[in-house]
Amino acid sequence: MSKAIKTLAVLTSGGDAPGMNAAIRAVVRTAVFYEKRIFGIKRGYDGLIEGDFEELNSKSVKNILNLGGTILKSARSEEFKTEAGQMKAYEQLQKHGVDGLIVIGGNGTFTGAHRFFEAHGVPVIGIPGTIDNDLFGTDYTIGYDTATNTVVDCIDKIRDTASSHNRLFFVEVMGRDSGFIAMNTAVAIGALDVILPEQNKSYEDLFVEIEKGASNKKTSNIVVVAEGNKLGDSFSIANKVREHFPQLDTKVTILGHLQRGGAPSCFDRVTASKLGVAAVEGLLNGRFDVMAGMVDEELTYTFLQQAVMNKAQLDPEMLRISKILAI
Ligand SMILES: Nc1ncnc2c1ncn2[C@@H]1O[C@H](COP(=O)(O)OP(=O)(O)O)[C@@H](O)[C@H]1O
Ligand SMILES: O=P(O)(O)OC[C@H]1O[C@](O)(COP(=O)(O)O)[C@@H](O)[C@@H]1O
Ligand SMILES: [Mg+2]
Repeated sequence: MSKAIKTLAVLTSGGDAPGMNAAIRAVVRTAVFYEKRIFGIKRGYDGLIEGDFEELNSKSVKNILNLGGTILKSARSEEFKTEAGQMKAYEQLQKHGVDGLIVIGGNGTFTGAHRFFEAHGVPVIGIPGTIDNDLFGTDYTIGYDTATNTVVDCIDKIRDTASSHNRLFFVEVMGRDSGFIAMNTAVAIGALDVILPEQNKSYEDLFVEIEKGASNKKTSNIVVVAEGNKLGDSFSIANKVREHFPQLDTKVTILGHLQRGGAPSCFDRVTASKLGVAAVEGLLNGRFDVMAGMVDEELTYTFLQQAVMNKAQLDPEMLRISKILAI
């Protein structure tokens, strides 16, 4: 274990995700366990550039394990994408004597962290925290489990009213470029169909599924729409469907940011705790420029660049299962 690293810092970046606080807690307590100093950096890379640092101890992270959001706050920083911004960030780390950085975030955060490591050689390690689950090198990103449970809970409620009125609902879920939330919740709520960013679905394909649902005399039909899909936003999709099936009573619900809030599930808390410990121990053992992740229940370290570039792939079997069960 490296004695060279004496002072660590942790930040959260990109979209917040339930379980980020559990990861912060694990990072801070593990650092304290190994007798290292630990700073919390506020507002992601913006706070890093501006020197918004606060020294933390084990008591600073009491009673946050169960909280959604992130006590460190998060940001999307345009300045960190520039060389000048990265230089300012490096100078802040030097000023505070930080010799190891832990970033909790998603693919954008890791892209920035890898560039930072290449430009300034700062030992950096990532913890996957995003509801999108779009990183290679971990089966689950922190926040994904809670977000999908929230979506299922919401769609179950929509189903009640949809059935009472014999309606067709398009429910839009998050996932900027990734269909994980949509695909898994579609199976979990028994969707008629799902529209994913990873697919080249046509309106004709969609109309065939809706026709099937209508001819089977179902009392309610729900199509789960991933936000980043190629057909369009859920309102324009619903309008096209109304033109084609004017007899159907068609509604749209966009679940939006409520998917990112709420207390983290047990699974997200446990994953965050494991990965928080693994990130600090990884850094202290000389593992830099990598993300700590869980694959088949095993702790793994994957290079940040690979975690981003290889992108987690949807299981095509899920689409097949969804289709079989929608008859
Ligand atoms: N190419 C890049 N170079 C430097 N920083 C980047 C780059 N891409 C993203 N980032 C930083 O990471 C932040 C978070 O990325 P974003 O995509 O918004 O969220 P997430 O990390 O959750 O995917 C961005 O606001 C930016 O500061
Ligand atoms: O909160 P914002 O800035 O509107 O961003 C919305 C995006 O953030 C997410 O919730 C999470 O994405 P990231 O983890 O990549 O930030 C996406 O699903 C969604 O497209
Ligand atoms: Mg992302």
